[in-house]
Amino acid sequence: MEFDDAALGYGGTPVITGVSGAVGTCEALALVGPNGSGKTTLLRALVGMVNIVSGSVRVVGAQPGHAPRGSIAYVPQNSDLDPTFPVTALDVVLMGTYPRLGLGRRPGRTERARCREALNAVGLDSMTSKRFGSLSGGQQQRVLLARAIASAPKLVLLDEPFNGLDQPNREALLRILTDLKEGGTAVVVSTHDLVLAYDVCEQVALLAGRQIAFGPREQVLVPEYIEQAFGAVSVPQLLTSDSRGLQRDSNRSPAAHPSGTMA
Ligand SMILES: Nc1ncnc2c1ncn2[C@@H]1O[C@H](COP(=O)(O)OP(=O)(O)OP(=O)(O)O)[C@@H](O)[C@H]1O
Repeated sequence: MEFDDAALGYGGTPVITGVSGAVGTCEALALVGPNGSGKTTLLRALVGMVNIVSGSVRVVGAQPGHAPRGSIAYVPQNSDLDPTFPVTALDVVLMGTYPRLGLGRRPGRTERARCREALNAVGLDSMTSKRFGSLSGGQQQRVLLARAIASAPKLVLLDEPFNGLDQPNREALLRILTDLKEGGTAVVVSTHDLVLAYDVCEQVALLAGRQIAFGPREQVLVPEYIEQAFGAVSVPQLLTSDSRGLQRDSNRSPAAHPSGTMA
């Protein structure tokens, strides 16, 4: 995945500018920034849902919207499914296999087994036959994540996946993301949570309607850039929310370019 001075927007006017950076396979990228900073817009750009006003974006070796079928799985912030729709959790996960099967082919025994494995991976094997609409918000998002895993993508995009999750579910999701990376899948996660971003993602793009910095986490998640994105008042609070990597690395001098060019 590569961005070269990309400006992204919904019409001709960009809502985020100056995005430059690259992410390899088996790596995770965190999109971090305050409300309205452009995190969801950048995710949508990767699946061809918003305009690339200038610059360029390449994803899975193609222009956004032209990647091979089934190679990218997008897990939106809110379910894109009508909760009154009478489908089970397994039915929803099976939908993840349709793009690779192609038109007119129905999932068979192999696909059903893969989907059950995916539900197992997100800890919902006991919910297979439950109606999707009857599940909690957090459970619904895990079903959507299982749908993404079942599609065996090269890239998974997750919009605020940690929102509203309790501690056990956060830990389960962290494990799933690590497994995805180890299995060769690149991951992009949007989040407000700097500590989670640091824990899960090797690369970070810090956004505030423009790119503040894009590069290795220890070079991007430093006070200077965090302050530019979130404002001065926020920095001490954000940095003291955890004393692990962020605290330690925040004392190092920043090396990532604000322009976002990776070393
Ligand atoms: N469909 C749309 N049409 C026009 N402008 C939009 C649309 N969706 C979002 N925007 C604008 O784009 C900007 C970035 O929004 P975006 O949803 O990408 O931010 P975000 O960082 O994901 O925010 P949040 O953390 O609140 O989810 C905002 O100014 C928003 O108003």
